[in-house]
Amino acid sequence: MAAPAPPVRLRATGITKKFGRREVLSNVNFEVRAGEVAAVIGSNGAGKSTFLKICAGLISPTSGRVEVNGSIGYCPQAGGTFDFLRPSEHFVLFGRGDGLNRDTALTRGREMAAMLGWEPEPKVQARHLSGGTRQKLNVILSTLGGHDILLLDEPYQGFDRGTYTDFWEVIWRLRDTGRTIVVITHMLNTMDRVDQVLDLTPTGSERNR
Ligand SMILES: Nc1ncnc2c1ncn2[C@@H]1O[C@H](COP(=O)(O)OP(=O)(O)OP(=O)(O)O)[C@@H](O)[C@H]1O
Repeated sequence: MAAPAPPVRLRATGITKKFGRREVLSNVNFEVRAGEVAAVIGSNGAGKSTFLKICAGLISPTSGRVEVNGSIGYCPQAGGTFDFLRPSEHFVLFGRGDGLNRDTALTRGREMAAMLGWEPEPKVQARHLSGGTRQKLNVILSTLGGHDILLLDEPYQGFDRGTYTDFWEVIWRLRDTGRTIVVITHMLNTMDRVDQVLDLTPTGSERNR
């Protein structure tokens, strides 16, 4: 007898989003289960970030609904870190927000950093990190809480080749532990390893809106 399908963690039904009179998303349907990785693709301006923000509950759709079964970690495309805080201070701040104690937050942050080939220097503030390193910090912060669902908006911007490979290794590991990962990506070479692809490119392809 076939094993029962893992539970649906995130279901978006009939998502439409208008900014003013402009429709950015039109009746998008999407469902992702525990232990699955989904890639969200589409041309610039297709509405990928908008869709992820709707899934994260950060903005409302004009119509449609999102059902979430589990906790969410969200990694924004940009920002998400504080100039004058050190990486360890970020780990504690975000970890505490996720209900971790200080030591656990620091340990998890450092472990995740090591998985991305990074050993944070204790005294360097975020504003002095390189763009790619700052993005590593951004990714780490979204994973600290051990959430069931990770929503990652082009998380690897500025990563060098080695870090990019490490990043996907982390994703596969998380998938193996039953997490659900939704990642916006432009990297087509990873598509054959993900469980599903949601292409938001508008039909009739009005690209680069
Ligand atoms: N708050 C807003 N108000 C008005 N328009 C917005 C708002 N947020 C996004 N848009 C518009 O919605 C469209 C989709 O934006 P979005 O950032 O979701 O696209 P994307 O697919 O993530 O693009 P990219 O690949 O360039 O990151 C864009 O034309 C953008 O200008």
